Amino acid sequence: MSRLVIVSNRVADLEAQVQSGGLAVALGDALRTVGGIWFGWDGKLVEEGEPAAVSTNENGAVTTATIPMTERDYEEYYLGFANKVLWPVCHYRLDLVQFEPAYFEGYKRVNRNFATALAPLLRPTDIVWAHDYHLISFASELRALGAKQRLGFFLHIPFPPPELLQAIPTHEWLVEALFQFDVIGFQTENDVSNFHRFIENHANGEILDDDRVRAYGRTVIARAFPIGIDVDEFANAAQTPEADSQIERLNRRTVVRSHIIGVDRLDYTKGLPERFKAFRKFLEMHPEHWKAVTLMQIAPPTRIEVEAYANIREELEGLSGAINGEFGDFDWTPLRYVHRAMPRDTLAALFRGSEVGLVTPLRDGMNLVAKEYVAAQDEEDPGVLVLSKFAGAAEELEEALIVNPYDIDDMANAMQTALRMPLEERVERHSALISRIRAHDVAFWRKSFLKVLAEGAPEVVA
Ligand SMILES: O=P(O)(O)OC[C@H]1O[C@H](O[C@H]2O[C@H](CO)[C@@H](O)[C@H](O)[C@H]2O)[C@H](O)[C@@H](O)[C@@H]1O
Ligand SMILES: O=c1ccn([C@@H]2O[C@H](COP(=O)(O)OP(=O)(O)O)[C@@H](O)[C@H]2O)c(=O)[nH]1
Repeated sequence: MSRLVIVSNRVADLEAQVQSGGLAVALGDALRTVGGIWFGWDGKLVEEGEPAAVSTNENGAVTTATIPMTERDYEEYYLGFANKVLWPVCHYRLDLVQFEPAYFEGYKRVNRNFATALAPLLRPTDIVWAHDYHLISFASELRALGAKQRLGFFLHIPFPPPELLQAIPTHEWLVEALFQFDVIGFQTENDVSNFHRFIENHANGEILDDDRVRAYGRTVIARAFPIGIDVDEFANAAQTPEADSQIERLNRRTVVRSHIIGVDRLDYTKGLPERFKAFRKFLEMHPEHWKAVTLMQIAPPTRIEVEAYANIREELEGLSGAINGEFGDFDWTPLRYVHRAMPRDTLAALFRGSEVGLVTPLRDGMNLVAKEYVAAQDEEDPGVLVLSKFAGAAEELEEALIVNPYDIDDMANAMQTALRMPLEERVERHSALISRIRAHDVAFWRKSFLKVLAEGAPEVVA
């Protein structure tokens, strides 16, 4: 029987309640079910020259195998190439790219270190599934060490249009390296189409039938596998006695009747300043909601060493202060802004207690919060999801109120429409959304990907 080996930059603490990244949440949910190895960075930094020994830890059916990285690796590979080059380019923000040749060298080095550390742990029948933009060249490094296993890759963030990808000086090398995987998964059809355009127009490649793509002397499978959530786990977390008491606390000692909620890492891709401006516009347009509506924004810190992230924090704090100063009163804080991570069961309760969920990124691979908000609702009296057309989730969740996050008036109007939506329409939209989220949950995602990856391997894992 093939064993599943997952590789990602970050390996989640499987026991922790607080996870503020969709990749860790989804892989935790996926692996707990089938078991296997989860290999990656342990989150620690060591001195240059110290041996990077692999530490293992058993957690039920999952063995985590982790290595540290050096300060230099962290600077060049993680903060540098991954988060100052690939992340902004893939999220259509060429204005924020800071390319340095050393970043690229660091990226190649860490991918090689990961492959070198993992190779001795691999069995010939293993199926290896690498995740996200940190590990584009991982398969080519593993192949260079002689690996013959089936190797899969899933990109959690958008694949940009070729016109943007070409801004990375080493983009050709990266795409060629990607072809050392056997299966390449994307979140949406839009990502697949961007990838196809690059292959046809810039890599001299061919798009074949059955999701196959040929370039650089290899034929690989490339298709969309939209990621999902563990619906029951999240829905149940929203209905415990603890959740009820949290919802009661949310409503206690306040004149507020309706809650709007947003939950996002404090990332410039999440469209938070635009969201705050839209809330201000909504208050200006609808004085009848003063003292009756609150926006709660939970925005845990992320990648704080990167300048663009420090700037966005400053901008948001200025905006939330200005909105509360202008509209707030001794008995009403219109905008509650929390700059730290919350446990997922608290989020589930807050989602259930909020009439509107705002998910309005300027660009996002998928956005699991959108699916979690829907899963947490009371199906007999559900809240309304306001969703950006630029979140990957919008390809599936078309019954949400779809907005353009660059259009402040459009978002302000959607807040009003959501708060005024009759029960019948809310139930209708929610029921369509929850059936789709249920059908395409995290288990479906894992099984569909592994089924394709395992073709040709000894036995299917999923
Ligand atoms: O590891 P960090 O640098 O702290 O960042 C957290 C994670 O952010 C990104 O998440 C993405 O994956 C989600 C699940 O597929 C998806 O819904 C979301 O749209 C993506 O942005 C990143 O891709 C992960 O690698 C990071 O661990
Ligand atoms: O304070 C927080 C904020 C977020 N999350 C979780 O982190 C994930 C965020 O994933 P998403 O795909 O929405 O965005 P990403 O952060 O991966 O870009 C979701 O499962 C959230 O429930 C959390 O546990 N606590």
